Amino acid sequence: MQTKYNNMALPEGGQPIEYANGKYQIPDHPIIPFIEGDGTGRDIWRASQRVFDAAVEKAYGGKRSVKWFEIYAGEKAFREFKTWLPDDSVNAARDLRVSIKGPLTTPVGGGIRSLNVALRQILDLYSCVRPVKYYQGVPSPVKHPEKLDVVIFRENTEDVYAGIEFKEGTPEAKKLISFLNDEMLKGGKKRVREDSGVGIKPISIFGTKRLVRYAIRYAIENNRKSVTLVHKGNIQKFTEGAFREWGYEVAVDEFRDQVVTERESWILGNQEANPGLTVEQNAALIEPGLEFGNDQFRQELYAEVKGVLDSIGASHGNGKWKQKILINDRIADSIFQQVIIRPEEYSILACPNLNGDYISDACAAQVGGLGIAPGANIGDGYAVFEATHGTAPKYADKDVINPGSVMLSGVMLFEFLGWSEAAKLIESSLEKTIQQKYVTYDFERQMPGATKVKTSEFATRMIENMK
Ligand SMILES: NC(=O)C1=CN([C@@H]2O[C@H](COP(=O)(O)OP(=O)(O)OC[C@H]3O[C@@H](n4cnc5c(N)ncnc54)[C@H](OP(=O)(O)O)[C@@H]3O)[C@@H](O)[C@H]2O)C=CC1
Ligand SMILES: O=C(O)CCC(=O)C(=O)O
Ligand SMILES: [Mg+2]
Repeated sequence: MQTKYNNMALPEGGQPIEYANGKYQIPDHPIIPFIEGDGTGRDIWRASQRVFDAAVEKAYGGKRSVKWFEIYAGEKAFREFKTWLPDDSVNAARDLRVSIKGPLTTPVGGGIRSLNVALRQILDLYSCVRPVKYYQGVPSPVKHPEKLDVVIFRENTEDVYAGIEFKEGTPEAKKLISFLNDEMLKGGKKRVREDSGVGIKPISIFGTKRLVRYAIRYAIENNRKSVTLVHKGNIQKFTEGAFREWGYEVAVDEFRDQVVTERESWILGNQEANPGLTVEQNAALIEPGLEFGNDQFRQELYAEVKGVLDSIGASHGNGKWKQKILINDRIADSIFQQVIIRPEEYSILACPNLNGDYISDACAAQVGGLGIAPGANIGDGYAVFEATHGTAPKYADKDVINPGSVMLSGVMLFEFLGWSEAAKLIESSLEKTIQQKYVTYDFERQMPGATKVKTSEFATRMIENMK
């Protein structure tokens, strides 16, 4: 542990969070690094920090406190240190284990690669956890926003975010395209156009399994009813399709007693509805069109049905499967409409990186928007909490943006520390403030009769509402 990071001494009276044998040890006065963030991050952080401190003070009366420690990244780091992500900021996030950050700008097209992604990859924060639920009083574009209560687990280190991309026209892109055309695709009909930019999309067994494992563990610990693997495996068979396959593998190999797959549930359900059903009849029910398949396909299906009945008929049959966590999968385009029209059927969504990025903004919209969309990036021994949204630059330094997402990311942080009293205070005062129709512009424009307030005023009212 260093005594100074970026030339700044650690705050007095604070202690580092330790991690040993898979467990965090949380002191009463932990040092928690924060990155203010670019753009609207500045307004949001200022407001959120006041609310966090007020909640901790109210909950613990000085027995506990957070010793905040600023670390620099993004534009502020570049101004101060001429580098976008100083090594010392990463060192502090690593040494102090649990931090919170505002959004950081990533230019589109050229320029620096995402600092947000870099931090996740350097600290191996493999699971991006984004809960989406409805808070009473929040305006929403759908009729029943309260029916959506999902937690998105997004793989956070690979997929197209690996950053392995080659710009069109560069020697690297030309070399890769020649390799593909002249060797890998030689003799076939497929070719990559010479004037292409090329990106690589790695999805590994290791990365997939640890993410899905994390999501299933969460489902078990939090009494969730299902885990849905969200993929585009019909088109990208060996990346997204493999994510689906490895997701099921980890579920049945490591959580056999606690889970049932959707296909298993059909087989067991068919058998229970009609105990006289033959294996062949059951197979025909789970695979419409089976009669048109070839013999090998039919035999595989029969083996699947028999395998399920033989292996888990006793442990999961007689309706017991209904008490298990359902593991199913949905193709990514389909899930976007499913969460709108059948939100109550989904609980945990486990996604490769890009699908998780897209679906988290979309789900957030359903319960009120990006102003109320928290998140956390979690690895083994490290965590960085951050909102789902970005820097919303057009509102920077105007003191108007909704600080709700970072505040709710703080709720996640305090729950993570085991400081649930502080977490509850923040969550309930946020909900109360919204119900008083005292809201920032994003909610006010959808809420007749609401008072439009500044970011800072919203925070002040929240603190008053804690009293
Ligand atoms: N983790 C991170 O740090 C992330 C960083 N980014 C980066 O942020 C930059 C800007 O990205 P952009 O695509 O504009 O996406 P943003 O999420 O920053 O903003 C898009 C729109 O969402 C709404 N919004 C976002 N945050 C809030 C909030 N707190 N309260 C109310 N409304 C909000 C605003 O809508 P409206 O205009 O309707 O008011 C805003 O214009 C990019 O450089 C991007 O790479 C993006 C996502 C995550
Ligand atoms: O890193 C970025 O700029 C964007 C990241 C993003 O959209 C996300 O994490 O949801
Ligand atoms: Mg995003």
